Amino acid sequence: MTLIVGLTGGIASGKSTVSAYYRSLNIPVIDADLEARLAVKIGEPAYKKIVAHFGTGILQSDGDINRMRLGEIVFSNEQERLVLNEIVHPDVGRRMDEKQRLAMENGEKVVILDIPLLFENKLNEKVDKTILVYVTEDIQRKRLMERNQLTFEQAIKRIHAQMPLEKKRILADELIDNNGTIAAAAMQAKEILEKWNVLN
Ligand SMILES: CC(C)(COP(=O)(O)OP(=O)(O)OC[C@H]1O[C@@H](n2cnc3c(N)ncnc32)[C@H](O)[C@@H]1O)[C@@H](O)C(=O)NCCC(=O)NCCS
Ligand SMILES: Nc1ncnc2c1ncn2[C@@H]1O[C@H](COP(=O)(O)OP(=O)(O)OP(=O)(O)O)[C@@H](O)[C@H]1O
Repeated sequence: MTLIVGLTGGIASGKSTVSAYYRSLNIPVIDADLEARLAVKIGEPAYKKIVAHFGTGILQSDGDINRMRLGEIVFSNEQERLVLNEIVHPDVGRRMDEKQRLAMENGEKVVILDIPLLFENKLNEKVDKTILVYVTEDIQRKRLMERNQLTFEQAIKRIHAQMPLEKKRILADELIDNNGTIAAAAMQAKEILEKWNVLN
């Protein structure tokens, strides 16, 4: 039996940081953001649909999608975000299901699915357990502004394009407080898997 764990949080709350720690323990992690990037590469079905809807103005000179420009559109306009989600999410789901299937076939004790929109898209119903990485909105905004070189307003728009972390906290099985150091978050991440008895 493989325990399927959904790891989520708000934008820039620290999911990738916790995922990197799990990977360092040789635990398989399937990353929805990475699969979403692969699904929109030149020539992929979702790429064509995105260009057909959003126009060639969202492309770089090399033909790749200009993610900053597409982000500006979809994080300022919910309708456009929903269109993008409808184009990309089914392909991301198929890619992740396939990787999960392989991990289960491999007899892994646990697989971590790193999915930012786990609760928004009701994917919590498809996993055995959920972990939420949370931070205060102040820290979240500061880390996001710094990492993505965003203004205060741009960061707020991205944060508010997701279900509030306070609401996600109620839904999650386990919480990782990432307001402190990365080492403190890693310690909590380890304790959760120990509690579920899936660490080697
Ligand atoms: C809008 C895009 C082009 C911006 O790209 P960018 O490189 O700036 O950001 P990146 O993909 O690394 O995402 C960063 C974070 O933004 C948040 N985010 C991304 N897409 C969405 C969305 N549709 N709704 C809410 N939050 C989102 C997530 O927390 C994610 O971890 C890109 O995020 C995208 O194509 N999004 C649609 C696909 C999607 O929903 N991905 C999320 C996981 S399936
Ligand atoms: N405990 C911490 N202390 C200081 N900086 C941190 C901590 N945890 C994460 N960070 C930094 O905050 C930023 C956001 O973290 P990370 O990329 O892990 O978030 P995420 O939830 O995966 O984001 P996204 O939803 O955008 O994919 C990164 O620049 C990361 O290095």
